[in-house]
Amino acid sequence: MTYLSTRGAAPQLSFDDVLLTGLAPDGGLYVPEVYPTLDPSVIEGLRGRPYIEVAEVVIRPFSPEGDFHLEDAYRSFAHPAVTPLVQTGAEDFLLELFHGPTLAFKDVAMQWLGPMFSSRLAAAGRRMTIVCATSGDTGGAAIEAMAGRENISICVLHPNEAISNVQRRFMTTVESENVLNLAVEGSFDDCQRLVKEMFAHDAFRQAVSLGAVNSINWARIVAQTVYYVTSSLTLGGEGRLVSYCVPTGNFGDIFAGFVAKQLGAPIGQLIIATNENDILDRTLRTGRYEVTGVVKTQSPSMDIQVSSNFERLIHAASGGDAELVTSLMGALKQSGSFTLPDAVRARMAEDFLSFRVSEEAVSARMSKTFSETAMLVDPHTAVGLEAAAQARVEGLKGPLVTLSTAHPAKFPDAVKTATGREPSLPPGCRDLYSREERFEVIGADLESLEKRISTGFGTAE
Ligand SMILES: Cc1ncc(COP(=O)(O)O)c(C=O)c1O
Ligand SMILES: N[C@@H](CCOP(=O)(O)O)C(=O)O
Repeated sequence: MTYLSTRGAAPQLSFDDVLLTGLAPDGGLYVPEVYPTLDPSVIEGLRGRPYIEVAEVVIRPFSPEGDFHLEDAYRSFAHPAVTPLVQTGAEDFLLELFHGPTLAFKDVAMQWLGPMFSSRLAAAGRRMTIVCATSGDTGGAAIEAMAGRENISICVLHPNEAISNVQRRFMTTVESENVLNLAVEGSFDDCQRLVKEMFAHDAFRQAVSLGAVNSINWARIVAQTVYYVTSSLTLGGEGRLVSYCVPTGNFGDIFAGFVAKQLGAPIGQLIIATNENDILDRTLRTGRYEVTGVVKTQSPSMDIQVSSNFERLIHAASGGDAELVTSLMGALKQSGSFTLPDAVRARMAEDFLSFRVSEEAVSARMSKTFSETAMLVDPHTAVGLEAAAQARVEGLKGPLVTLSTAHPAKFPDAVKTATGREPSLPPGCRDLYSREERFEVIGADLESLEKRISTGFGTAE
């Protein structure tokens, strides 16, 4: 299995090299040369198997060599099923992805990436500086997975004052010599742009041996593919396809669903659920991708305009047209917009639906879910549940799984305002508010950032 860049001008790599390279040097994202499929009898044989066994079989076609350290990865999860399904209606389900140590779906991939990075770096005799952009959840999960690892340093950029206190504390209260937290004066899009600019700066990239754990790293997508396979086999099979409604920002999670569908899992429609930062909904409906400026919402992890993994979908939906991807991404950089060719948009419409959810509807959905089921859901999950309800109104039939991407206690203010109930943190992180925080505030410019990273890590006051 080899991987190529969506922009076609980077060397082809193996899985282990893609893991350690992150973003391709031509600015593109690595994708498999051919999306793998599993034999239907192999898929069928996975039904009801433990999560780790399914993960081993699902990941293997993407990475034919080496140990995946899956036992290490998933022992930190509080639920034996790792990602349990909960029934909420006759054919409606929630897939709970928040049972990892930092209470969001990012742990599912990141707990695996920790041991994978350590083992592959040790084998290569290398060390690495990971720089990660976060709108709130990736950062905490990455720090939890990488803190204290010998051959890794990790710097996380979050938008200053634009994430919840619990999200920030999961990052800034970890005391470790290899961790640096920087609060950037800007939006998540600024943080992500800085990471991409750093990858494009050859001298710096090489000097610090730069690595990525955002979903620009293909390994993130592969790990997230597993829960689509386990859940679609629990609820579906031949002639019974399972649809998914996915709260979406950077398009990594829903793209993993697309990859699981290519593998042969019984998956129907993939529903993109956006908050008021609705660039993906507009694009799916009109073909025009246009950055309009980010607005702050109660689902801050999805306050994103430049949705990195959409590039992977354009590449796949255009039959691997790297020239088209390069020209659209060039237009995005120049003018903040591009228009999809009709054939590419039509191909996307075969797999994807999309809905935009207003702030009022998010609050109303949290409240309705609580009064009807006594469940507290976080605002990102509420975006998904509301979009799922809209899809039902428009006639979607069959089993429908909404991804529950974060624990409600990560967003206590929004949940309490909507429901009158304050969600409590699970045991194990109840001391989060009494731990000391460490982070520095920095401007959104590459020069200052590279200078700060070069100065060294450890605990910043
Ligand atoms: C809680 C939560 N839900 C949904 C999303 C959106 O996922 P993605 O960026 O993979 O589209 C994020 C951020 O990634 C998140 O942290
Ligand atoms: N919502 C994310 C944004 C980064 O997404 P990623 O999947 O590319 O890491 C976050 O919580 O940080």
